[in-house]
Order: sequence, then structure tokens, then C-alpha cells
Amino acid sequence: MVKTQTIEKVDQLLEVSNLSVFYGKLQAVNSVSFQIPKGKVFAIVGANGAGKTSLLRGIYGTAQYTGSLTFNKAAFTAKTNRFKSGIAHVPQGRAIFGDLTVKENLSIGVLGIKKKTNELEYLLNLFPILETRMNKQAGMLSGGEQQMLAIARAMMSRPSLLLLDEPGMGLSPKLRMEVYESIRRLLDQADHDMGILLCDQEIGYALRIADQMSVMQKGQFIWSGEAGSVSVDELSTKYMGLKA
Ligand SMILES: Nc1ncnc2c1ncn2[C@@H]1O[C@H](COP(=O)(O)OP(=O)(O)OP(=O)(O)O)[C@@H](O)[C@H]1O
Repeated sequence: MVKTQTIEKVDQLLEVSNLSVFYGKLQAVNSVSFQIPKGKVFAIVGANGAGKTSLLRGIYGTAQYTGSLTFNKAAFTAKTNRFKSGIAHVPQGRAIFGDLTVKENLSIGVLGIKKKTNELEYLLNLFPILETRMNKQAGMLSGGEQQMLAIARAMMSRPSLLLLDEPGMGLSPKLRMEVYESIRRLLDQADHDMGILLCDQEIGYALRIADQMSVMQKGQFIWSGEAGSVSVDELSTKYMGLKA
């Protein structure tokens, strides 16, 4: 009798095929392909100038790109509104409104979309620290709290895909770890199917929370695999040119 093997069907959230990103004549991303399954954190690590931010911008449609993007089984064109399709982008540098309160910052996250009833309650469960800071000016929060606020604001629209560009930048190792743990928690505790694409310069933090990872260099992926299949030392020495 012939044995049939059951292959688990993976439900892909985002399928990126031959993505290239350009700034005029400069090509920042060179024909990159990967998939993000629902419920997973996909991390892209690479040094300064590797092309991480450009890749996120290509996916979000804010930089000129070629290649194909399929999100929740629908093909994107350059004109598809990514936010309305269910993608939220937290760019580098915590784009919060420092003069507004935490509560006001969060309410901006749902502008322009159909309001659900309990976004705030849902978010405060995921980021309990923000509940104690609701009426505080966002500019007065610590760096880690500001980063959590930026992520929480993006989550107010309950995106299916969250794009995070170096969420630990400028934070102390302790705060950085807190932010990364809250990122993993928000995926694991989300009340809907979602995935996360995270870009980072440092392998160690990303590796702790990622399910899958790629190393990017000069606009291309030079290593891709399961995060659990590799050590920080191996990736650092072999692919990032760093000493163990
Ligand atoms: N707006 C822009 N106009 C022209 N070139 C750009 C622009 N943004 C980025 N680049 C170039 O694209 C390449 C990739 O940059 P990118 O910011 O994507 O890298 P990165 O991996 O995110 O780096 P970092 O970790 O320093 O943010 C670099 O050569 C950079 O100089």
C-alpha cells in the first residue's frame, strides 16, 4: 500500500514575490521573496543600509517598487490602500504626538476607519502600562513607553499585519526586552488572526521573539530559516560579519 503523507497547509497572510524597491536609479531592495503565515513573527535583520526600511516601504506602498504582493489572498497594486486593507506600519523613531495625551494618541489610531466598540479595552489589556498613563502627555513617557504607545496606536485599527521598523532603537537593553516581549504577547494574545514583520539591526532581540528570520545584506536575503534552527553566534559570525 502506498503511504500518503499529510502536508500541513499553511495559511499565508502576506506573499512577497520578487520585490525590488527603487529611489530613482538607486535600487535598495533586489528581488526579494518570502511569505508570512498567519500567527507568526517574521524578522528581517541586517546592518545599516541593508535595505530593511526600504523593503517595509515597498510593502506599504510608500516607495516605488516592482514585484508582486498578495495579502490575504488579494493582489495589491501600487494604489491599494494598505491601511484600509489591514496593514499598520510603525516607522523608525516612534512617531507619536508628544504634546497630546496617551489617550489622544490612541484615538488617532482609529481615525478614518470603521470604529469598533472596544479597541481601547483590548489594547490596554495588551499594554497594561499605558492604562496608568492615559492622561499623561506622550512626550513625558519613557522611551520604552513611547514605543509601546506607537505600537498600541497602530494596533487600534486591529490590523492583520503589523510592520515594525526597529522598535528597539535607542532603548536600553532592559526596556528593549520589555518592548520585544510586549510585541510577542500582542501577537499571542490578539483576538484576531494577525502576523508581524519586524526589521532590526540586532539579531539577538529579534531571534528571541521571531518564528522565521532572514538576514538582509545589500538589498538581498543572504540567509532565511526557522528562528529556532540557528544561534545568535552562528548568524552573527557567518552572515553579519560580527565576532562571536
Ligand atoms: N529616501 C531615500 N532616497 C534615496 N536613497 C535612499 C532613501 N532611503 C534609503 N535610501 C538608500 O537605500 C539603501 C537602503 O536603505 P534603508 O534605509 O532601506 O536601509 P536599512 O537597512 O533600513 O538601514 P538602517 O538600519 O540604517 O535604517 C541605502 O543605500 C540608503 O542610502
